[in-house]
Amino acid sequence: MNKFPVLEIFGPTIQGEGMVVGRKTMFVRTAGCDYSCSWCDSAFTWDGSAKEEVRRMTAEEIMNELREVGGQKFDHVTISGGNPALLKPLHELIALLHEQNIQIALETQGSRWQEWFTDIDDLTISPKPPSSKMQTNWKILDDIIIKQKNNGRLAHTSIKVVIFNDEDLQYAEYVHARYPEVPFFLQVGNDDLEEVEPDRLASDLLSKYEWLIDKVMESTALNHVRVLPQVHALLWGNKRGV
Ligand SMILES: C[S@@+](CC[C@H](N)C(=O)[O-])C[C@H]1O[C@@H](n2cnc3c(N)ncnc32)[C@H](O)[C@@H]1O
Ligand SMILES: Nc1nc2[nH]cc(C(=O)O)c2c(=O)[nH]1
Ligand code: SF4
Ligand SMILES: [Mg+2]
Repeated sequence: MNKFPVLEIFGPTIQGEGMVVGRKTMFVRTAGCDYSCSWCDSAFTWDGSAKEEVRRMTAEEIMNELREVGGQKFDHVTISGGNPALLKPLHELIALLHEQNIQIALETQGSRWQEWFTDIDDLTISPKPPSSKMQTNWKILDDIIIKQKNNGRLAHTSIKVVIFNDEDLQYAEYVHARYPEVPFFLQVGNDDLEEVEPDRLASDLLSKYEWLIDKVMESTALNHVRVLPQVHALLWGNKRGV
C-alpha cells in the first residue's frame, strides 16, 4: 500500500470556497507543494514549519481517521494541500471514498495532471496570478482542461483565481477568455495572514470583497463568473483546521 504525507484531517465543516461553497465536508490536507506562492495561506504544508506533524498514511488509514473524526456525519471529503496532484497513487484513496458513497472535491493549482482527475466530483483548478510570484505553465494547464473536456468532466471542473490587485484581475480575464467553457470563480485574496482577531480580519476581507465585486461588475470580460470570499476566513479568521 502506498503512503501519503498527511498534515491535517478535520471536519465536518463547510467548504468555504469556490464551486461547492457551503457544502458540508471533511478535509484531508496533504504536505508538499511544487509552488511557493508569496501569499500562501497554507505555507506550513511546504515551508518546513510543520514537518514534525507530517504523517505517512495509507489510504485505509486516512479513511479510518476520517470515520474516527467525522463518524457518519459526512458524505463529502475535500482533498487539499499543498498540492495533492503531486501524489500519483491517490486513486487508492479516491476508490475507497467512492466505495463508501462519499463525494470528493480536490484543490490544485493546475501545474500537474493525474489520470485520477477524471474521478473527482468537484475539481478546482486555481492557476496563480502575478501577485503570487509564480509562473503559469500554459501548456500543462491547456492539457488538463482538454483532458477534462474530452472525458466529459467540465461540469465537475472549475477554475478559481485569487485576486489581490488590478494586475491579477487582468490575469483572471485572460484565463477566463482562454477557457470560456469552464465554470469560473474569482476569490478575495487574504493578505493579512498574521491577524489573529477574526472580527478584524472579517471587516478587512469584506472591504476587499466589495472592491472585487465593483471591479468585476465593471469588466466586460468577466460576465459568466461568480465572485466569492473565503467564507471560513470570514467566520474563523486564519485559524487552522476549520
Ligand atoms: C492552500 S491552496 C492548496 C491547493 C493548491 N495548492 C492550490 O493552490 O490550488 C487552497 C486554495 O487556497 C487559495 N489560497 C491560498 N492562499 C490564499 C490567500 N492568501 N487568500 C485567498 N486564497 C488563498 C489557493 O488559491 C487555493 O485555491
Ligand atoms: N472551511 C474551509 N474551506 C476551505 N476551502 C478550501 C480550503 C483549503 O485550504 O484548501 C479550505 C479550508 O481550509 N477550510
Ligand atoms: S500552490 Fe497552493 S499550496 Fe502551493 S504555495 Fe500556492 S497556494 Fe500554497
Ligand atoms: Mg485554505
